[in-house]
Amino acid sequence: MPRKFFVGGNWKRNGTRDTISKIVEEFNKGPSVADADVEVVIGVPFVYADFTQEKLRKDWKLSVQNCWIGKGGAFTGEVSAEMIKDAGIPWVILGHSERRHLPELKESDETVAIKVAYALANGLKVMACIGELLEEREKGQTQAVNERQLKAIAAKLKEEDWKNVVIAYEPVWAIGTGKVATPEQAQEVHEQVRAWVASNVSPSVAAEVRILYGGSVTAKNSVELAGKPDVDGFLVGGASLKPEFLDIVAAYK
Ligand SMILES: O=C(COP(=O)(O)O)NO
Repeated sequence: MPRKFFVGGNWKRNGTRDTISKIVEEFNKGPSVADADVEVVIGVPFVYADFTQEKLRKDWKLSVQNCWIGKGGAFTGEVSAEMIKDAGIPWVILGHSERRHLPELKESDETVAIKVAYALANGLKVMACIGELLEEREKGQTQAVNERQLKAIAAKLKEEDWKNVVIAYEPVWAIGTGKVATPEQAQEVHEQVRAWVASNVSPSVAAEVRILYGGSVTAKNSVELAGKPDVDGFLVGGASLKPEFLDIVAAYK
């Protein structure tokens, strides 16, 4: 069965009530995706989740960009998966490279894996991010890094969990740099990721799991990327805050 195209937006630490109102007004003008072969999910900052959810078109879904581990309790400032679920937000982005590599955050493979399992166990769907640093690519370690990150996640999941997981391959060297991976580079890695899932999870999960590309995706480069057989969509940063995001949503056509 063909995989439904998936376009995620990651607003990161951006937006104000005013700018969100304006961009959501633009997004709401786009064609309906209710009966289309594409799924659209917007990752927003926690503090603007309700605000955005109230205004955003109902055929697009909402995500947050992190969750903490463990139910409730004395974790000042943290947000649990139960709270996210209770707030009616179906998705969460986990393992983003900015949370793995920023010195203030430094989330380990194990922490990311625990969060993914915990979010799924609490009824959330997960965009699980993987991806290599430039120096890792230059040393020919891309596949090893991605498989190491995937292995940590897979070790905590049951096969049926994967129906609620989307894998986002985001080469760190392409994030926010304008240096988008070529369609061939993206296809090569996506093929490796799908092959790893087939061998280490199951062939059926490998056939069904969406593998997104993220890293300087724009309306201009999205169509050729979308044309690659193992590119099932995108996780878009900067361009998800602009009207051109509507063109990226349509790139699968
Ligand atoms: O981090 C990204 C990609 O960001 P850009 O599209 O701005 O490169 N997605 O999660």
